[in-house]
Amino acid sequence: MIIETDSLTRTFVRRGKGLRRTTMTAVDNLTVSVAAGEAVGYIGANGAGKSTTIKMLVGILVPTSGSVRTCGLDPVRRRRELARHVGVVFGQRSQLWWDLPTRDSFKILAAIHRVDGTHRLDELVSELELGEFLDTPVRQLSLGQRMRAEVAAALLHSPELVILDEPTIGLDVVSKQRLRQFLIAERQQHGTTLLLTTHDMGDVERLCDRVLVVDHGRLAYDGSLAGLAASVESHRVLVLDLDEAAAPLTGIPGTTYVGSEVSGARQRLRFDPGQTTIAAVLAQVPGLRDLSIEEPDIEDVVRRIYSAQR
Ligand SMILES: Nc1ncnc2c1ncn2[C@@H]1O[C@H](COP(=O)(O)OP(=O)(O)OP(=O)(O)O)[C@@H](O)[C@H]1O
Repeated sequence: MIIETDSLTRTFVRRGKGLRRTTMTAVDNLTVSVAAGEAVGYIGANGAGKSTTIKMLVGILVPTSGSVRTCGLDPVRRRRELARHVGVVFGQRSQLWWDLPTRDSFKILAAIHRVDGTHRLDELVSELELGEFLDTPVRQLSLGQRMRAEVAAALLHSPELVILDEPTIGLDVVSKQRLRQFLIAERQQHGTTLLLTTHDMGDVERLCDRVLVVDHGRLAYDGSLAGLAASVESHRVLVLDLDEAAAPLTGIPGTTYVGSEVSGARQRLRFDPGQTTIAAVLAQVPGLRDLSIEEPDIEDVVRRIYSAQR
């Protein structure tokens, strides 16, 4: 196993007013295994515990209880050794030297990892199309260019596990696609294990064959994306635009009234495809002008999955 945790738990003590302290559990009894070569999406709402988990996986944070092994090593005790097996990309933070030409950061990182990165760097430069800005200082790169450089920096030492925290955040569609294509190819060619956190369902769809959902530090879902998608699909929301304002459309079988805007001229109904069909719902809606289907966002999905399990 590349990642193996058993009842992994991390709490933080927060100081309130005066001497009052509260303990909050950021990661709560997480037991999970990831095998070599898997690509796993680790998703959850803001504050669900994703970063805390990652920090424990790489040895930056010490667990409060439970155990964790990454690439067969205890991450806290063997952090340096582990760094040779793991590459980490934090979308929001850089591991590159801001004022140096991009090329120099790669040289420094190759020296730190004690690898002769020349051949690998050539490969990464070509696959990630870094050639045109290798001599540009990092601070002058566009976000998309910088992210590609970050990924190259994390992969320079050919790690067996790559952890990416929000790798596509803020990227335009084309940059996102490029990065995803690169990661897919990297995994195919080298059998690299991927663990990524993201708020972008597209990342999970394209890159991952397994999804872990965390909510309030607890594992709420572990399974295929198809399973996750099925639970999303059962909770679609119909947005109905009516010719004129109308009373709330409550009581249509198989639907739940969610809310309305424009004095009732636009209404939202959650509908369960297992219980009814769109046609049957629409037959009961007078004066329909337009219709769209809203897919719930990932945080919504996470919340639902979690509440369904309790
Ligand atoms: N050093 C810390 N001290 C106190 N509380 C912390 C600390 N680090 C994280 N937390 C708390 O632990 C919880 C989990 O945070 P974490 O950063 O792991 O969430 P996350 O899922 O990565 O969120 P996001 O998607 O916003 O990055 C949050 O409530 C956060 O406020």
